[in-house]
Amino acid sequence: MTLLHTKENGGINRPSAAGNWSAIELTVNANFEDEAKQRAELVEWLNGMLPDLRLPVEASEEEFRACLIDGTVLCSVLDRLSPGSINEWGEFDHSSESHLENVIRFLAAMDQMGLPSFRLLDLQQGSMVTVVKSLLILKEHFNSNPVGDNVHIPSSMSKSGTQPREVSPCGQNIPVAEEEKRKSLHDSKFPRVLRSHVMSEPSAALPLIHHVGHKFHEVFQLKQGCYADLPAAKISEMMKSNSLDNAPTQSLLSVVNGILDESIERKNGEIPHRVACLLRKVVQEIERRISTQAEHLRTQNNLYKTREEKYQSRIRVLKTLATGTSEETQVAMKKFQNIKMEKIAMEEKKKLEEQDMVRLVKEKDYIDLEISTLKQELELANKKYEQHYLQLETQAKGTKIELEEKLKELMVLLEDSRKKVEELEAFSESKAQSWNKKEHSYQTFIDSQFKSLQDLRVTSQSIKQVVLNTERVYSEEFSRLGVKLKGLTEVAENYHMVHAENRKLYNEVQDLKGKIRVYCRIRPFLPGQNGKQTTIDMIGENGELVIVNPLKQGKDSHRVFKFNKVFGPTATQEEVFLDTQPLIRSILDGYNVCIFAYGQTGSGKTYTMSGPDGASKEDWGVNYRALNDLFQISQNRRNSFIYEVGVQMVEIYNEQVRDLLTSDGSQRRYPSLSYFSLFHYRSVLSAANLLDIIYNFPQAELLTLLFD
Ligand SMILES: Nc1ncnc2c1ncn2[C@@H]1O[C@H](COP(=O)(O)OP(=O)(O)OP(=O)(O)O)[C@@H](O)[C@H]1O
Repeated sequence: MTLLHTKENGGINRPSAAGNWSAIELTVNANFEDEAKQRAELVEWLNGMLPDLRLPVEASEEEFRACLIDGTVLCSVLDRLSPGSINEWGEFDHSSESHLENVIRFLAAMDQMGLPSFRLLDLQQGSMVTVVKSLLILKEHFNSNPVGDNVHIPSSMSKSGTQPREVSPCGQNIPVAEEEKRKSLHDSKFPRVLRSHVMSEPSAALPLIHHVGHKFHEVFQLKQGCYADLPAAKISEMMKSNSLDNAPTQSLLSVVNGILDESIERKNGEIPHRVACLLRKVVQEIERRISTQAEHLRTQNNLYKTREEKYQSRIRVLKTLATGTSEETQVAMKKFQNIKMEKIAMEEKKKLEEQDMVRLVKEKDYIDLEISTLKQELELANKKYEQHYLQLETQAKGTKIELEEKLKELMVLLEDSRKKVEELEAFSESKAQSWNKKEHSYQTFIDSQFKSLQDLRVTSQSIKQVVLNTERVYSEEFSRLGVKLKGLTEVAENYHMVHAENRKLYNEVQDLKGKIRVYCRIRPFLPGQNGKQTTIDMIGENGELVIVNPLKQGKDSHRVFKFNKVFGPTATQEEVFLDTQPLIRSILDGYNVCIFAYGQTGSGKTYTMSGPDGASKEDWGVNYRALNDLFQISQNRRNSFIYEVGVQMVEIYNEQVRDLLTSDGSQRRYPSLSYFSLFHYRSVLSAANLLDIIYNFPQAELLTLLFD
């Protein structure tokens, strides 16, 4: 129970083969709950043992591990405590193998002494608690047994060439001659057993020593010759307990020697059965420990072999290197030459770099100058920036205030908007309901429309059939019409031929009527004129006109004139135009026509040719009517002919020809036309004796048509 408790508190993993360590360990656990305190105590002890160590008392776990990991400190301490207990340890080199061997030797020595050790792994990377506890046990062991003779130091395990030492209570080594030691061991077999630590006075640090190992202690306390007198029950109880396992090897050997010496002294050599059993048990325990030791030695041997192989491989490598030295020398010479060349190149490069350096220094000076200038500019800019920054800051504050006010306004607006949104949501909800109703009604409507559409499709099919029939009928009709149109085209062609012939005949009739026609129109009296003083005696049916001259007598009082036709005062504008219309239409057949009125002032020329001012359609004169007639005809014939109509209206007054259609009002003259016109007029006038009429009949006006 006690051991188990110890393990649970981070105790030692390996069961102890010693007889007293577990009790010490419990004491340690009881006295030092804090690991750091335990470590500090241990460091103080180690520093005392090894003054050169100088490990700080507050050393951390890792510092403590680093101090112990090469095994030198451990072996040194144990060697001082128990000189010769470590087998051939030392600081041969700093290889990890050497360090490992030191630690293994230390652990083997601990086993040999029957003290609890630790695992190698604990020291390398595990918890240092186990290591600390093991070392504390070692410390307590030697503190409680200041004389180092309680540990058996086999001669085979002693350091070669080193005298075994005894450890004084104060830890000082006391050299002892080997011979004296051996003698001492031989002379005091039982006394040595009796002087062992378990036989010494129980100390305050070992309160449980009698509790755990009292059975075996009683055996140690036996005087020579008393083994045979041990009661069987006591021996049986002792063998059942673990006190034998915990006893130091030296004590076990002492027991064996005691029993064997007692059997020799008894002369008959007989050993009681119970004592023989005890002897066998003790021997078995010794054998087990020897076997453990042998295992350690095997491990050590393997390490030696590994190291030897490593050295062999290093030797081989060195040999290989030695053979390749000459070749390497040549290569090295070549490399040396190359390096020389490189050195020359480097020197040249260095010169160039120096030149560059000079140039760069100059550039640097220039750049420094520029930098100083830029710094000044930068300072100025900084000042400006600070001013600008202050302005901006002021503006920003103002803007911030404005923004805050706007934010408030926006918050108010947002609130309003929210309300509106809520209202709109309610509105949209109602709208959605109404839309749903409408949708339903529309759906109903669409269904009905769909049915109607289907009916319409049926109707459409029937209509299509009808249309197809109609198309067929129409195509037949069109073919018939085409035949008729062909006939009509032929008729039209015949019509054009007839029409052309008709026109030809018409113009021939006009020719027969005369190319120059002279009409006489007599205007009515104007308001204010005396109608009784007329000079018109008679107007004949065939253009005769008889004029009375009251100033003359007899035959000369009457003169007869002959015209193509004479229009009386009652003749309308239309009647006058109808006589001129056929000639005017000849224009459209390519003939030239000239209409002019001749008469003295106020005789009615303008009235006849144009009509009165603001005339209605009935009062239009010849000009308007002629143009109207021509435009109507050209309109009627627009599909067959395109006419260009030109109009010229001139006035001849005092032998001067004036353009009546000019827009500038200057009444442009035509001097060249004047002569030509006059020529014609004269011939006309001579033919009709118009001059006489003009002078004798101021109210008569002659309308002359020239036709060629
Ligand atoms: N047949 C007619 N019926 C009624 N009034 C007429 C007729 N002929 C002319 N008159 C009237 O006689 C007047 C003179 O006519 P108009 O001005 O046509 O003469 P004119 O020969 O053109 O004169 P002028 O050479 O001076 O221009 C006008 O008031 C006109 O209305």
